[in-house]
Amino acid sequence: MLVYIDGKFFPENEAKVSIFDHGFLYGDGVFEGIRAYDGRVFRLAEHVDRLFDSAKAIDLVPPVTKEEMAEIIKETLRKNNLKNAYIRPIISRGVGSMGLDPHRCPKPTVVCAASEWGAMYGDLYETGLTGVTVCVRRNTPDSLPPNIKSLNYLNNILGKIEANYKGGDEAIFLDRTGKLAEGSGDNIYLVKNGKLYTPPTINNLKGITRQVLLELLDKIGVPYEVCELGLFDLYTADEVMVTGTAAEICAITKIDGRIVGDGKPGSVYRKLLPVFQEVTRTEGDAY
Ligand SMILES: Cc1ncc(COP(=O)(O)O)c(CNc2cccc(C(=O)O)c2)c1O
Repeated sequence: MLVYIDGKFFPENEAKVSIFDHGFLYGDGVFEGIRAYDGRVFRLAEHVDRLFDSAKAIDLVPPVTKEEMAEIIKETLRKNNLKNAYIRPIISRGVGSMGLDPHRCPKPTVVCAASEWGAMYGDLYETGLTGVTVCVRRNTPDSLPPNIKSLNYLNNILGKIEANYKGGDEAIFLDRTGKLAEGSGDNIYLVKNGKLYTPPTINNLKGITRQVLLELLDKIGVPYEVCELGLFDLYTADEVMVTGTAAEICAITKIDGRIVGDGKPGSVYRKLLPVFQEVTRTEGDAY
């Protein structure tokens, strides 16, 4: 695999950044997770916009324009001859002396890697995931806003560690007030009496797949509401599902030992999946 680093492509075994890069030293940087389907990058502009919003939120001025970033992403896919891929663009604060002041870093680092990527959860799309709520709370908006897709994923990873030892496929986070937030790497939705519900994005990442799903609901005639939700809503839902660029759309059929609905992916999920697959396989920027 060839990896882009600051204007050049390197074989993956030579793709190195300095240990004095503050992205490595302090997690001081931002990233995106993007997919390409059949030679088209899905929602490229939206991902680049979010990457630049995340950078703005941490007062990091990217050394490339949005157009240049989009071209780097497409060039990385072309160089690796990838048609179906997961793409990881990263912009870090860059190399600087020890000490966390960003002023120590004169120039941000830009990286882009991509690899062949299929279905994240394999055959669990058929059976549904097992979700477990975790004690770790999602970052609060006034500490490290969950809307920033930063290189600081330890909050998410701590939840994932807890889900692993509890035997869950996915961690379900509440926020510090006990309201439903999201999964470790995906947004979450409930269905009750034919209507879909999802939390506002104050306590979760503004998911691009979430945006696609909400657009598709209008298409398939399923009403939805963005509102605060809690454990009771989670435990009494007829359906639960998660979305993310990596996860795509996946049902959760068991939560904290409780069977969701009849224990199988529900009717709204089954209506959504084919239209989501249609959109991801027909839209996008060719490269
Ligand atoms: C915390 C979080 N919430 C929601 C999403 C879904 O957002 P999009 O619909 O825009 O992708 C994400 C993104 N999901 C994500 C990002 C990076 C890596 C992995 C992984 O599982 O390796 C997952 C995420 O990291």
